[in-house]
Amino acid sequence: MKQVLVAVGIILRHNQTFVTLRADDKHQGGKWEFPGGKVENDETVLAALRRELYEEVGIAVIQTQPLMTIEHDYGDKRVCLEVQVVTGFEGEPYGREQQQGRWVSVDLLDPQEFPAANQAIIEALQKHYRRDDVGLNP
Ligand SMILES: Nc1nc2c([nH]c(=O)n2[C@H]2C[C@H](O)[C@@H](COP(=O)(O)OP(=O)(O)OP(=O)(O)O)O2)c(=O)[nH]1
Ligand SMILES: [Mg+2]
Repeated sequence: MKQVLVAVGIILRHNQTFVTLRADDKHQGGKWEFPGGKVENDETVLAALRRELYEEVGIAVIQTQPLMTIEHDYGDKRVCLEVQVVTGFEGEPYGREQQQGRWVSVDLLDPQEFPAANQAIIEALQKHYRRDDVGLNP
């Protein structure tokens, strides 16, 4: 089975990240996700990330840092997620494709609400971007 390359953006502001709900009729539908999508043939991962984050949540990506690469086999589909933390952006994210979206504290991300491949992402975020580490709140 062919592997699909996917650019995934962790939109980070203080200790929160913006997540969106995948439509029921899509692969892994009904799960929450970090915005992103397939890298097209003539595209770099960062170009795909910029394009997808504008299309899906209406922001302009200004600054990113790579977090990790995850390969996962869902049985019906194999994916390679190239995960970037979006540390700088312009605009306020919203569900530009009419999907639900919300800011959630990194500490409160529930792996059960996300596709299985996201477990490692959530673990890494909870290790590195906890509320206490960013020193924002008493
Ligand atoms: N965007 C995103 N995709 C994820 C995550 N976790 C995960 O397993 N995936 C999988 C689900 C899909 O099989 C694939 C991403 O495809 P996608 O449906 O977002 O692709 P796309 O935006 O180009 O959408 P489409 O044109 O196919 O509708 O990666 C995640 O956190 N974010
Ligand atoms: Mg997508």
